[in-house]
Amino acid sequence: MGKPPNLYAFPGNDELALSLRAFVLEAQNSALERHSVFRVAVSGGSLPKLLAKALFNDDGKIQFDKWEMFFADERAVPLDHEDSNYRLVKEEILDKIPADMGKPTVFPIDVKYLDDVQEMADQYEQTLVSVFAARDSVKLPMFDLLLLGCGPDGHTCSLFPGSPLLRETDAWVLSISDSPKPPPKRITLSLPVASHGIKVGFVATGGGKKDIMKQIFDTEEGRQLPCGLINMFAQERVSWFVDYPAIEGVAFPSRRGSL
Ligand SMILES: O=C1O[C@H](COP(=O)(O)O)[C@@H](O)[C@H](O)[C@H]1O
Repeated sequence: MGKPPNLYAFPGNDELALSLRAFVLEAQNSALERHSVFRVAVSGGSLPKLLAKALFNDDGKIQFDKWEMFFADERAVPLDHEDSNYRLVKEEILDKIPADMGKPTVFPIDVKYLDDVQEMADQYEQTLVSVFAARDSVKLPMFDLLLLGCGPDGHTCSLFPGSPLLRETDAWVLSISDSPKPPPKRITLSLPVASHGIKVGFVATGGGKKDIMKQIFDTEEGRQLPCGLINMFAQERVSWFVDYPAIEGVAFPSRRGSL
């Protein structure tokens, strides 16, 4: 039995962003020592805005030119569509990177496959294969960092509670055509890939998350939800960054303050 996930709680977004920054920097620096590149998968939803708050600071420590950015999940829509996770990340982060911070290499979905979401997932998996190594020599791609959100139903990436996709053990990237949350067509990293990162960071803020946080951390059913399963598989490699309203009433022992 490994150690439980880390849970860091803060009074507000300013404090949370500072701690998230320390976490990302630590992941970046250890990745750069290991292999001169920082491979990070990001989510959409509420994450990009908070991540932007964490990243932009003029101390020169974020080395965007060494970053390879992937999407933990993506909606099958054009890249400039209001539902696109790429668009969100572009508007919140990529477009705001000052010229002297360098530019990440970004891996969006191939919009050629908008009408065939399974093909889109297969192509995105091929992208991971070409970056991480041949599919048959690497059982699972290992991101240096996965930055994930937690929906009010406990979903993460586009892995929804009760979905048969949660049973996938082989594919790295999966398609979904009937997402309970619109838009219906999406691709997502599989549970084994999302749990396999060197570090996994969840960000959840606001009182709208407190019921699901309580379930995930304090109940057996919650541990079977997608976020709970990542906690179970990745254990102490997981760190949650939450604000006090999101964690109100959660009994799981939380560490307050910075990393
Ligand atoms: O649909 C999605 O939702 C999750 C959670 O979003 P949040 O706004 O509750 O943080 C997000 O992580 C995922 O990337 C997105 O496609």
